Amino acid sequence: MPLLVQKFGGTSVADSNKILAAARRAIQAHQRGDRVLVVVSARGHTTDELIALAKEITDRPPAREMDMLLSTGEQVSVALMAMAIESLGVPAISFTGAQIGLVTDSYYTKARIKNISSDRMAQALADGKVVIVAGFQGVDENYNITTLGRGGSDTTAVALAAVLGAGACEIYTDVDGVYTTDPRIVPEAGKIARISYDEMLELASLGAGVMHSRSIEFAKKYGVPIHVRSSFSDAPGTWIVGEDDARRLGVAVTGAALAKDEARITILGVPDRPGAVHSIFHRIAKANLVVDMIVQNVGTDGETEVSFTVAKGDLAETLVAAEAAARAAGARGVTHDAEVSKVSVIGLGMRTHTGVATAMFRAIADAGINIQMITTSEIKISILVERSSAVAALRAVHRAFQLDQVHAFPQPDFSPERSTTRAMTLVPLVEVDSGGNGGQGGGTVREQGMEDLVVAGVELDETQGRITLFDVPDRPGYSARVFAAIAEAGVFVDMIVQNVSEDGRTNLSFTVPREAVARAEAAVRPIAGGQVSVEPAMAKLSVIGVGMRTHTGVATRMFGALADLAININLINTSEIRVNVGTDIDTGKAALECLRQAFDLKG
Ligand SMILES: Nc1ncnc2c1ncn2[C@@H]1O[C@H](COP(=O)(O)OP(=O)(O)O)[C@@H](O)[C@H]1O
Ligand SMILES: N[C@@H](CC(=O)OP(=O)(O)O)C(=O)O
Repeated sequence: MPLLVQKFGGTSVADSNKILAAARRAIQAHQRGDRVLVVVSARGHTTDELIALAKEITDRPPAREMDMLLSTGEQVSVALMAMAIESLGVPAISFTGAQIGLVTDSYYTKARIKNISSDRMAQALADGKVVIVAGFQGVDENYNITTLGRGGSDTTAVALAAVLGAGACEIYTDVDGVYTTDPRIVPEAGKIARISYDEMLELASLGAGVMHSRSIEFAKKYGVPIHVRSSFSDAPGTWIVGEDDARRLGVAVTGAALAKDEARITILGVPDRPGAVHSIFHRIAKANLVVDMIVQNVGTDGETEVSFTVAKGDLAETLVAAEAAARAAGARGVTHDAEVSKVSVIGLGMRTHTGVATAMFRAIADAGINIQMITTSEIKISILVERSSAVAALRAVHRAFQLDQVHAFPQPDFSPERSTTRAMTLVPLVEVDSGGNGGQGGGTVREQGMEDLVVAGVELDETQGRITLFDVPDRPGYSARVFAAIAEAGVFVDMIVQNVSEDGRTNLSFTVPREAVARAEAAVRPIAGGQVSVEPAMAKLSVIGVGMRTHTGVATRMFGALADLAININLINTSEIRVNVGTDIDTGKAALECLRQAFDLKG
């Protein structure tokens, strides 16, 4: 009998009528012949209210007690949902995270799932019951209650779908799918019919609150098709699936996102030598802070600058770690800006389309907005702007890529039965104890930790060269002009790195195919006011996988391995699915080998 997982978010269980409506949906699926497992979040704004309550008592509630408190929100919902389903004549049973053996590590308020025992759920499903599980919560090995971080019920739902081998995981929410950007901010946003895991991973981590990014990591690892849809209508929603199922020809940009509450930290005057960057991020990672948008540009006079962003709420804690790290690394100092936002565009089509950067920078320039920092990866471009211009920047970009016209590119409906979406082959598929219960999928997942980092590979690219424009003016429109000139010369740009400016001037680096370096140089010379440096060949090393950003240690491990070999890093950019660095061309092969070892990959 097929198994369906349905997750109802806080907005979908806010009051008793909504709970009854959600119950009817579960019953419908049950009556169609599916085994049904429902995951629910706390009602409405309960989690926010519980946080406020704790803050009334103390400014610094102990994290363990915070999780004890927050988990109650979901416990209320599961009980009410079970009552609702029973009242409509269908047997149902509710479980807390502890009761289904959802075991996590002990990082309160941001715990990661280690394993889940499916016996009890499988038995209840086999008995014909609708099973209701509290999202967002688990227990550590000592039975302390933990929570998975805000929005974590999505992760519970997809993890359960993976463990139990569900055909799909439905996420019911207050929008009828994933939109080209947050429809609350840009009402003309359009609904996307299908989106790939990687695109959704980037969108979610870049600010699209509709899905918890860790849930997409799970879905990608285990090949779980996700259907995001409305609790209040039967309209088909958005399928989040593997690349082959999602691909749309002719479209470069799939969506745009805004992360409004960001803070930027810059470490000034970092000695431009092997190991310096590593020592900085090592300290920050030890504090378990999630660092985003790391940008390091080519150094001058033996010094370089490294900038990164963190969630604004983490600024104070990160500054403490960053200042200690800067002192230890012999850097000149630390600056920060708490009033910045990140605007990003994402799309698989960027791998093959030129001119996306140009169009984005042009749109921002035309809106009269200055770009403070730039970082790119294969399928995304992110820029940092001042917070007061952020919404205008997002709208400008959304318009520039005609994302409001998404309905003009219809995609056929998706059916999980015909899907080519599969688990990543490197992930041992969920191993189940044979001593279970008659092939109902019982047993215990025997992986190290279901949410452990997955590094799919390391890559060396020796086909590119690098151009750096030094001392460029930090004003609206400059980068648009540079990349327009390069696009006109027909050159495909890969990495773009622009760090935050000191004294109104900054450096802008980018990489292009080796054979196009001379053409690109000729194109930008007339625009560059200051010095232009050209590296005709460079090595680009990438660590690729799932969970690159949420696992704080990846970049650190990469930088550390290179530092051990005394390989200097010239350029850095990061994304949710990869960390890229540029090094001198003659170090490429040794660097590749040492990264393979550092990440336990075979050659
Ligand atoms: N790209 C996007 N597409 C759809 N919704 C988005 C997007 N980006 C942000 N959102 C926001 O996410 C909200 C749904 O997430 P959330 O409030 O966490 O719901 P739930 O309580 O169901 O988990 C939507 O109301 C929408 O405003
Ligand atoms: N209740 C938790 C977990 C969650 O996922 O909620 P929602 O599904 O409403 O985003 C939170 O508010 O963070």
